[in-house]
Amino acid sequence: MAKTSLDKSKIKILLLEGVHPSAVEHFKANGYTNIEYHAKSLSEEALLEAVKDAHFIGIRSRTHLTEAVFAAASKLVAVGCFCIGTNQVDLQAALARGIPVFNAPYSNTRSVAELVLAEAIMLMRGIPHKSQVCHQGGWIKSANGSYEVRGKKLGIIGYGNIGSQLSVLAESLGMEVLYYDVISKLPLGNARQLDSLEELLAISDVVSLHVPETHSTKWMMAKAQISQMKQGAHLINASRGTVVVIEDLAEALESGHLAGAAIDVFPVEPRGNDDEFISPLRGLDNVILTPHIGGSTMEAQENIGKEVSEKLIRYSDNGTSTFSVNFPEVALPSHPEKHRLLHIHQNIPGVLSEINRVLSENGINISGQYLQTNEKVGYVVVDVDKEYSQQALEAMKQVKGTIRTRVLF
Ligand SMILES: NC(=O)C1=CN([C@@H]2O[C@H](COP(=O)(O)OP(=O)(O)OC[C@H]3O[C@@H](n4cnc5c(N)ncnc54)[C@H](O)[C@@H]3O)[C@@H](O)[C@H]2O)C=CC1
Ligand SMILES: O=C(O)CCC(=O)C(=O)O
Repeated sequence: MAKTSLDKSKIKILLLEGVHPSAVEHFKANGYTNIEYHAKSLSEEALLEAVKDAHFIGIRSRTHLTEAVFAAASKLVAVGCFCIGTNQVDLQAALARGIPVFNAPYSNTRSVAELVLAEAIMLMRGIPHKSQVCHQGGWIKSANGSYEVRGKKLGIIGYGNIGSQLSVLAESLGMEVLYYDVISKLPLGNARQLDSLEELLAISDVVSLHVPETHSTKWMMAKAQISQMKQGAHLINASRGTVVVIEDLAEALESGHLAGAAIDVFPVEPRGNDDEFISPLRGLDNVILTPHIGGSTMEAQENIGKEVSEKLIRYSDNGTSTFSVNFPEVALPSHPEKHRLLHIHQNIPGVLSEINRVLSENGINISGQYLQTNEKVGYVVVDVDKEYSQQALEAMKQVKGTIRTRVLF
């Protein structure tokens, strides 16, 4: 089993929001036994306390890792987002402290695409309302306002991993797929990229959002955009709650401008399953409301648990940082019979030559060296003969611009 700088039993892994047990199993199988597991997210105060002695933190979409949280987490080595979105993490605050953030960019994409397609069908058939009426003892056996999705236009905003899978699934049902993206994307099947959001909104029968939360997507569907949608169209949002102005959507649904909506994500979401869900969409019978479960299937969660824990373990055991979303990516071989020195520094000129100078002056024999930088941070990994590692580490710590160092025995 690979060795780390600390005895593995002393490395604290803090897992929040009920990440799948596959992650816990994977950590344990790799010697990490000090695991603090929480089934839901913590209050701000409890989070600040719990991160104090954590070396690794695993979260989902609910926990916000802010500057204040990073400032309190003085031992933190890396963060794992057991989901796709990383908007809940202050990535720059993490980077400034030399902390890589990892996520699972693919594992739940199919689950979201399947749910959205099912919702498109349910909405086009007016099922939310009909189902509620049945539950109350009523009976609306009528074709009025019910349509097949075949031949209808699906407008996808954000043609990434989820949007493009949805595109393929929807075409298999005979839908005509149009999409809008800020970058040119290869269309799959017969889908067509449109040049403007306005055009997509004006002609789509169903509009589905699959963008990340960024400055450009924040409140991108507000009153003006919703009113550009076709009379009687449907809106689906399983991306982020800040993409749609929920009050404006509620108004369009109440007025009958939109025939229906399916919403999985909300500007404010309950912290856990025991907290009340509050939204202006509650009680609207043409709306499918789901509790941010687009990616919550057994298949997706199990795979995410394995994928993200594996990335954290690899970084802890071996220093490999590939697929980090904020950190220079270095893929490293194993280091048998060597000690591995990890040096994270500000990306300023001369750091590498300074590292090499101090190592050479300390009589250290370098057997392998790896470097990667991004705009702000550099990551140098040096494999050295065992007996010199402590001396080498001390020398490297003195180099100007050093953010943090670690040694893997
Ligand atoms: N409801 C749920 O449980 C889940 C929600 N998500 C959300 O879905 C989002 C999308 O996921 P993926 O498809 O995997 O991401 P992705 O990164 O593969 O695709 C996002 C696409 O949006 C495009 N985009 C960015 N800004 C845009 C803008 N202003 N206008 C139009 N297009 C824009 C990008 O160019 C990219 O093609 C995630 O960022 C996450 O927030 C992801 C998984 C589960
Ligand atoms: O499963 C979750 O908690 C969040 C899913 C999600 O929104 C994501 O993967 O970005």
